[in-house]
Amino acid sequence: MNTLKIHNLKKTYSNGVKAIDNVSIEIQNGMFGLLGPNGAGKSSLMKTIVGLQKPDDGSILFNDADVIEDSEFLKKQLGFLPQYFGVYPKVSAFDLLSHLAILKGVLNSNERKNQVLALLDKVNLYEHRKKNVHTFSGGMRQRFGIAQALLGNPKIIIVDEPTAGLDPEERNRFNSLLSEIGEDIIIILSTHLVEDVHNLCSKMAIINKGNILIQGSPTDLIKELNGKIWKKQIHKNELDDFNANFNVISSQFIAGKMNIHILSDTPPYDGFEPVNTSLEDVYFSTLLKNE
Ligand SMILES: Nc1ncnc2c1ncn2[C@@H]1O[C@H](COP(=O)(O)OP(=O)(O)OP(=O)(O)O)[C@@H](O)[C@H]1O
Repeated sequence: MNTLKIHNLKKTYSNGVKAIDNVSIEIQNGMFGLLGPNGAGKSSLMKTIVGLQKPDDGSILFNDADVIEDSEFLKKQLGFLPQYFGVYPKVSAFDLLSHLAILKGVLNSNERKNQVLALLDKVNLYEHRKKNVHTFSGGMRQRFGIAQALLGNPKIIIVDEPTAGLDPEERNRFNSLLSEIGEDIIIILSTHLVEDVHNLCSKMAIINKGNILIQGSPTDLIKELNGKIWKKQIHKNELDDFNANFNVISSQFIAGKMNIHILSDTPPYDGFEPVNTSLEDVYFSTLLKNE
């Protein structure tokens, strides 16, 4: 079992933004979703874990080794798919992956070739192995990104907003690839897509303004909120009134009608119906409670 323990982690940028504000989480094998809106601090946390930037305070232990002191230790066991993978050079998928494999320490040429071909096959790019990566579609690039993150058999993989910009089919393909990678390593998925966390992750945390607001299994977090979410169809002109009188956690147009969800421990008056709580309700009510 691999364990990543983050304790009282803090990072303030030189412009005064507290991007990580006393974060503590413990993550074990399986897929962990780090969910938060834009600017919540997800990338800052990911970059700090992978050693691209130093925190101001706090500790990060991977399998009990201090990775802030010894960032090389984690790098050998870690695969990272950043939000922006950077420039895609005019070289073939096979050549680029082989080059990255050398950087990752896969020095034996036979072993490297076998690993590179197996990974290209795993991410469904084998038939495109001779094509230049700069000609790849967004989905193919992300799958190539996963292949490079898997080089050297890492024990922990971090993927930062991996499905941003992918169409639904490519997103599904990418997500099923992630879920196939297996339960015997840690995969941290940083995203603002509640649905991806719901479909893929056994554990999760919600982050905003650099703080972890809630953590647990999606099923448990949904259970805790059962019986507290209510829905009503309203006219769009009534939204301000409802916002003033209720804890409206979300409002959405469905077939031309405005549907609102509110948070209330007791049944509200005025024609509200109980809702089967979803992870989206957990997400929005957590953000609202911590505004
Ligand atoms: N290098 C930096 N210097 C100064 N401020 C930064 C820097 N990087 C991020 N920030 C700020 O820190 C906060 C957290 O940003 P971060 O990119 O970690 O959030 P995020 O949750 O990954 O957001 P997104 O989903 O938009 O990428 C934001 O207010 C952002 O503007």
